Amino acid sequence: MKNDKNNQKNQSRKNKFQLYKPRKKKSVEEDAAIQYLQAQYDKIVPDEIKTFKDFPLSQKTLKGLKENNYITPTEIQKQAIGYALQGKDILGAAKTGSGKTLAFLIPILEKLFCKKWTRLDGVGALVISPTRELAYQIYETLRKIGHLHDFSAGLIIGGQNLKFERKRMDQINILICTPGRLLQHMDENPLFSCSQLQILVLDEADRCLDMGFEATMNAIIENLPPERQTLLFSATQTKSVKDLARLSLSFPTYVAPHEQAETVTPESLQQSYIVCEIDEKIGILWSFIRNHLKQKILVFMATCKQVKYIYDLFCKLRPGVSLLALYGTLHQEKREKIYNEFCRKSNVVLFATDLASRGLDFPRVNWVIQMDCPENVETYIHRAGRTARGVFGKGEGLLMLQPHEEKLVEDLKKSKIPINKIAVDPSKVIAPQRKIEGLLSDNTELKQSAQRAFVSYVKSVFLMKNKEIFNIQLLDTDAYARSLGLIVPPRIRFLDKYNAIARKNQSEATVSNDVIDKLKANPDEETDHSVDEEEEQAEVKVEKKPRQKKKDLVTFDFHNDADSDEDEFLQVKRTNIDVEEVPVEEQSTSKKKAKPVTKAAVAKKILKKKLKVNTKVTFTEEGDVVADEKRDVKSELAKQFVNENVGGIDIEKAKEVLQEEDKYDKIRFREKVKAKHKEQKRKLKNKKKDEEGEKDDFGSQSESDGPDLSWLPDPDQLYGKKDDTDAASSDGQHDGDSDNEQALSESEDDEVYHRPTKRKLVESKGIPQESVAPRKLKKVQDISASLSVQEAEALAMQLLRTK
Ligand SMILES: Nc1ncnc2c1ncn2[C@@H]1O[C@H](COP(=O)(O)OP(=O)(O)OP(=O)(O)O)[C@@H](O)[C@H]1O
Repeated sequence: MKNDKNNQKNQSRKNKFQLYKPRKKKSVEEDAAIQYLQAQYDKIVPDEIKTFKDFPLSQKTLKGLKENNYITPTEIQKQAIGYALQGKDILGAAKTGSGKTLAFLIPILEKLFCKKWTRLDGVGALVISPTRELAYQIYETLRKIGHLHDFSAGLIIGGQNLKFERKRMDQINILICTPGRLLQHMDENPLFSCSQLQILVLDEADRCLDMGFEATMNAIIENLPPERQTLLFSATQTKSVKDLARLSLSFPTYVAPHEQAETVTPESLQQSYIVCEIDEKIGILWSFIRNHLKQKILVFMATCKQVKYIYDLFCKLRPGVSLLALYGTLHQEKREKIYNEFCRKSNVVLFATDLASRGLDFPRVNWVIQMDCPENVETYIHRAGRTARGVFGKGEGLLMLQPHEEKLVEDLKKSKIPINKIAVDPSKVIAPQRKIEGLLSDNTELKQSAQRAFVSYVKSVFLMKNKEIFNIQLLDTDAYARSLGLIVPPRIRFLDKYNAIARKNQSEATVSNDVIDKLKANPDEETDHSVDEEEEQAEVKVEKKPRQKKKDLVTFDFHNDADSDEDEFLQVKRTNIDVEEVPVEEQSTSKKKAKPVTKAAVAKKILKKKLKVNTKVTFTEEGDVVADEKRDVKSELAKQFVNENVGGIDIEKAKEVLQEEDKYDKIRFREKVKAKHKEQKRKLKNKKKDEEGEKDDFGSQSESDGPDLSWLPDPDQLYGKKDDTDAASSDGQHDGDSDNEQALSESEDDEVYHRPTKRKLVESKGIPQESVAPRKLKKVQDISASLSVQEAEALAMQLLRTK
């Protein structure tokens, strides 16, 4: 035994030693590898890179890439990875779908690997994305290529469990996040610190740095150490010196492999546009979907409410293909589900807001349709770039423009976007207008949704900066409402107010631009195409500039529109827009100065009339007043109480009066029940008499008396004799025997209600022939014998119906 123990001890020592020794060896090997790799960084020549192996990358990264079939780097990867490994700040710009994600994920992995980063070192890399879906996608790519490394990665986005995230924040090495949620953790979570940060990445950098995120991003940057590497990537890159200065980038390396290319969009993307009236759009979209049932289509619209309505409407119209809708006001879980579903399916249509326009890598999208005009060229590029992605991707884009929006095409062409005008064959357009109107007339919810969609679209047009293209005066709102199925166009209150002010100032355009400028300049009131930042801005307490005094402002009370609830997307909920105040007197122009009607004045007026309020008088057809027993008071005490009429309520007295009145109520109720009973008895007696007189006449009964069941067998013979309780609970069609009557009268007095019990058939599946009264059978036979075939048939039908 002792020997055994010694052996075990030795073995365990040996094991420990063996475990420890290779580790040391491994560590030494790793150091050597790191040194070797780092020495190669300066020797990287992008043009000589053919495969990822040509980069000085760690084995773990190379293996991760190979496992996912990433063999040959794309242009942006060839150029950006080298500079990033050298530790330079980068401004990366490349076409949509050209592989920018790997261009920053590979340097992140390598940098932390070379620094021998461990869990205990905290956050080493931060990737900020403007939307949750994009953050999730980046996180998934990181997991795929980086799973052989020992770093921990975390996805921190709004709509998730904050507590759960909070506990784990201090252990995360690579953090993928949206700006709002990140700032929330920075502000509220003492465990979270970015003081060790090595590398900061902004994906869709121009979006992250634009006005929508300005305050949040500034606050985040303040919390980051200045001595870090910063990488900015986008298909439409910012070169604004102001933006770069905010990020403390002084001399970043600009990497733009496609700058000299003939087009800014992928070559394999075929782009066309059509010009149509606003009320033709739904019909064209519907017909397009019906003609492309075997394709994967992504449809962009301007607002969440439009997406929601068109989705609900098309679902009801059943186009014959799966439909999905993705927009910011959806619950996070649902958003994830829809995102994954659209990735997975191949014959499907997704209606989306610009939430889905940037960065999302949906596989094999055949068509991108821009149903509403994009805000600018950049938005067009990102939307269209959801198709024709990756090395072999192909796809088509279709833009729908109204005649006055066609000016955008000039801008697109100037920006090197090859787009051709095509015409729609009117014979192929089937607008389901009648069906839509029918659906809306039946479904109030859908109608309200249509109204909301209408108002939200008009608002979005109103808030667009480029007034040459987005001119609210050129928008045929009535036609648009009709196309949505709304016979009566909803009222657009904010527009009425705006028009009133514009008319007053007689310089509509100036006011319009002024209003919009101020809306956009205010971080709270930006109009944007992704809801994520809005939700997150709301979650985060960002210090804001003091607002202008309320006195100086005219309110555009968008959110109080009766026909629209808040439009998250547009962020026009806030009411104070800096517009010159219009004096109240001026607004009420020619109207006579009316005395204000106060509530007190109305009350006085009523009192003067000495109306007896809360009284109900019923009249007969002849115009005589019908006495209302229930309302007329009976007791002396109550009469006295009513006559006193002292004003105010004496609760104690009222209680006494009620108790007194209650006695009369009970008497009245008893009388009523008795009367009802008398009536029932009378009916039963009449019925009995009728039966005796007209026993053989099958069709002679009035409907109110119920069917004649006298020819049926005697239930007592058939089921055996019932006990008293059964008799008491049998229904009124049973012969009015005394037991029954007695039971009924008992129930009246006790005010107990009995429910008739169901009879069971005593082991019988049908009515035995012999139990049918022979006299009745004979009668039936006699009658049928004397009838013709048709008459017999009619009689049989009548019998069945009565039965
Ligand atoms: N080296 C590569 N080899 C093969 N496929 C690649 C390579 N790099 C990236 N891809 C694939 O190309 C597609 C587009 O990549 P990614 O999403 O990174 O593009 P992007 O440039 O970020 O696009 P966007 O500007 O729209 O955000 C992805 O499906 C990705 O897997």
